[in-house]
Amino acid sequence: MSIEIANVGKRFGGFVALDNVSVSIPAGQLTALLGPSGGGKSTLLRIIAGLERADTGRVEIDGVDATSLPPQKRNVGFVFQHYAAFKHLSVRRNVAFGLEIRKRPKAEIRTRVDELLALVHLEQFADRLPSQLSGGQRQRMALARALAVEPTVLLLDEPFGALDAKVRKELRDWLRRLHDEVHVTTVFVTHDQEEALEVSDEIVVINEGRVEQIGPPDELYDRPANDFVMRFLGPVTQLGDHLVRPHDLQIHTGDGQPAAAPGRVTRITRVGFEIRVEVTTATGQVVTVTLTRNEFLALGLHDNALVHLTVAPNSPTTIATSPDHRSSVSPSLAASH
Ligand SMILES: Nc1ncnc2c1ncn2[C@@H]1O[C@H](COP(=O)(O)OP(=O)(O)OP(=O)(O)O)[C@@H](O)[C@H]1O
Repeated sequence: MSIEIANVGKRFGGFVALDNVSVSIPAGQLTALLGPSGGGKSTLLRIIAGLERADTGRVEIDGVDATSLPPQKRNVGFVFQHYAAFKHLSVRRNVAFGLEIRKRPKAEIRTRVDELLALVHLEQFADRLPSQLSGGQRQRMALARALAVEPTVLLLDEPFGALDAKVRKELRDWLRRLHDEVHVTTVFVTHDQEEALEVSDEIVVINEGRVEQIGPPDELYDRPANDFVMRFLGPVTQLGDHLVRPHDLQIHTGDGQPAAAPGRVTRITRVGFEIRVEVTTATGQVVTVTLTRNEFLALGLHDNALVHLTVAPNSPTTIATSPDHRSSVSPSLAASH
């Protein structure tokens, strides 16, 4: 079921949390709301869920104006970061809960819950209590519970946020596979650009209450609309007045590079599988280039070597406006917190 968000605005006192936001979410897709903390992602998700009312604008779910509908009339399922399970009920009963309060026949409930437990790979844990599950298993139970009532829309607010990196990664692969099987229109909030790039069909980048760009992961990565998106989706360095990704820079050791920027190698650092080379250009700019180990060895680089830098053909670049305080923390660092 598609979701249309048109010109939605939301204030908390004098603070503008959402500023005239419009987004079309096509049916059956997995869409990420991505952006830094405090940008308005959760507020937008809560407005879609009906847990928060927009001050202005309109929300349509499956062509129906849902702007003033209460959450229970929207047929949405949601899962939050710290999922509250019924502690005294078994996994099976937790998943069955929504069906039981809808007074569905017992046999139907049993079949449906069995299907769902199989879908989230929790069959063997059906009779355990939530406290006897791992964090990742609990989140899968939460997803099964949200899916039980066959929502037309599934909303996930940092569903894997509280889990460790390895489990997060497993769950995000699993969410992608689950979505490919079930095809329910899904919107999930994340501040982790890798999670968004890896899992989603489409990404909505939200910052300071505004949409910066909407598009499939490749498009955002290869054609960032602006500085902010460029910085937020991956590491960047500046050469002249352009922002560019450190792995899209080429280092030349010979002469005869007319369009290249000359400089000297001022630092070489090995970081796992890549080599980070810092080049200080003739204008005093410090530029970071990342190379694979083989590229590095082929160039025979050493401290103080005279080199020239070029941007690899067809690489995304944006014009750097003033240094961006909003994204001064590298997203990969921010994401690991
Ligand atoms: N009920 C509220 N009352 C006052 N301010 C609020 C309320 N809910 C959210 N805000 C503010 O609105 C802004 C957007 O919050 P929101 O939770 O949507 O951001 P977010 O992008 O989801 O961030 P995070 O990733 O940290 O959850 C924040 O500055 C937040 O403090």
